[in-house]
Amino acid sequence: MRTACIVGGGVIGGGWAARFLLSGWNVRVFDPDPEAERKITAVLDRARRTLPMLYEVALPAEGTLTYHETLQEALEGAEWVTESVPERLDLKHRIYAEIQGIRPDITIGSSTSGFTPTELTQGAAVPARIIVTHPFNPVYLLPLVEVVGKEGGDAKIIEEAREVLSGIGMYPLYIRKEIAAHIADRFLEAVWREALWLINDGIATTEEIDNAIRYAFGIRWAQMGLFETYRLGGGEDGMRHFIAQFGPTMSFEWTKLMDVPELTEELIDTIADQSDAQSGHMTIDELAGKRDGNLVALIRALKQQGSAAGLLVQEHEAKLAPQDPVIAPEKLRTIERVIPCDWTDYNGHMNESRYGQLWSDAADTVMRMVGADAAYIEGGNSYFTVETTTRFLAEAHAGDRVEVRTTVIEGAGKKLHLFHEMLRGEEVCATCAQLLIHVSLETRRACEPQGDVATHAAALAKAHEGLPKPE
Ligand SMILES: NC(=O)C1=CN([C@@H]2O[C@H](COP(=O)(O)OP(=O)(O)OC[C@H]3O[C@@H](n4cnc5c(N)ncnc54)[C@H](O)[C@@H]3O)[C@@H](O)[C@H]2O)C=CC1
Ligand SMILES: C[N+](C)(C)CC(=O)CC(=O)[O-]
Repeated sequence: MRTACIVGGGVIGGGWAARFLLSGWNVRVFDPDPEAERKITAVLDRARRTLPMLYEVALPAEGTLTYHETLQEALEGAEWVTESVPERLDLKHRIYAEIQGIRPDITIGSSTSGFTPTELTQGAAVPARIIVTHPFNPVYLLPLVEVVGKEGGDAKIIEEAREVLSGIGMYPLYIRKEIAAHIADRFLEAVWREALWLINDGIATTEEIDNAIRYAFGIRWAQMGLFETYRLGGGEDGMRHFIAQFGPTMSFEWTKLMDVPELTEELIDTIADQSDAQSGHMTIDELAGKRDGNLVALIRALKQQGSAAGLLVQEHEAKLAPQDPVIAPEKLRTIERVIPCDWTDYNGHMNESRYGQLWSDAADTVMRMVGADAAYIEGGNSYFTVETTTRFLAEAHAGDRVEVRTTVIEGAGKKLHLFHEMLRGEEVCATCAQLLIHVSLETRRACEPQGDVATHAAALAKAHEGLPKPE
């Protein structure tokens, strides 16, 4: 198992620890704060609940999380270091000197929001091994990580970093030329400055600004970003028309950008009081839980569309998908997954419609096993479900890890008769008897299965003959 060392376990380091751990890495933490373990546990609890919800398959088995008294101990056996100490250059320099005194061979990815690699590597023993890997909060759900090394650095080190980061489900965005605050934080900084002005000048409150973002451009940016969105803003003539129309506005007073309002006590009080009035009815933990649920639902919706962050999850999921089971005289483990929050309803449990999805996915696994896969379907044959009977035996909830075990009752000829049991641990929460009929996709009528599919389906039913039959 691979091992990451996390130096600094606050908001961001905790998120990194969770991301690595839930991707099957061992994680060794060094953070002198006596409260670090408690804080990381809180982040980890949220991550454990939500990250698996993005996937239709189970994540790898968790690695082991350990806390260490010294940096030297935390580095033992590590192949990757993530540095997430406060945004202070002197502190980061001291940490790098200590790490490189012990492990000059290891790459250190810094979470720095704004320092360039040139600044980070001043005085370093091995500058090429210190690179920026800037993530976004919450690190365990948001995939972007900006990657940049010092100009003239080692391309192999950057390539290895990209491999590590994409392996934990992230999107490493390589920045070809270093610049303060990288790419995304330059936008965030511009928006933040503008927002401070709007409050300072009494134009809008914190809540009104948040509404301006979340009811329009925020949600638009999440799926198409800036340029594709504005291309559409140009109508049928696209970007050229957009620039022709809105180019001149750049000379208008539409933004203050570099003109920064002074953060006086009065302005800080105004912002903090408005923020309390807007969100103070929720604890930080409740607000973070709400954010995470929303992010899961948004990313899952984008996944359904094969877009943006949803597409990334799809691609990562394809690499995580388990091997289909083989024909054997045991129940088949056809599904292993977590119940996502968008599968639950007003009764606070998994909605009945989602059981249909689960049984359908389980049947897809059996179809692939017998050879009725994408190529077979492309060739004009498939199975249609003609009947399902579900029994709901125990409530299932968002975050529950479940599996489906399937018995093949009948497989010879046109009929594929399955019996699925959805289990949470050893508890059977629901069962489904499902009858599928082999069809020609040309005539849309029942027909005998072709070639290996006929033999495999029959062999599977035969192998399951000895298994207990459902009532
Ligand atoms: N908070 C945010 O939204 C984001 C922050 N970042 C960057 O991540 C880094 C960390 O920021 P946060 O997690 O927000 O800060 P934080 O204040 O939440 O956590 C910093 C942690 O570092 C620990 N620490 C302090 N000195 C240390 C040392 N000598 N050795 C090991 N640990 C030490 C602290 O005890 C604390 O737990 C910064 O460089 C920041 O710019 C990046 C993306 C977003
Ligand atoms: C405010 N910030 C500069 C620390 C923000 C980031 O670096 C990224 C984020 O998650 O917003």
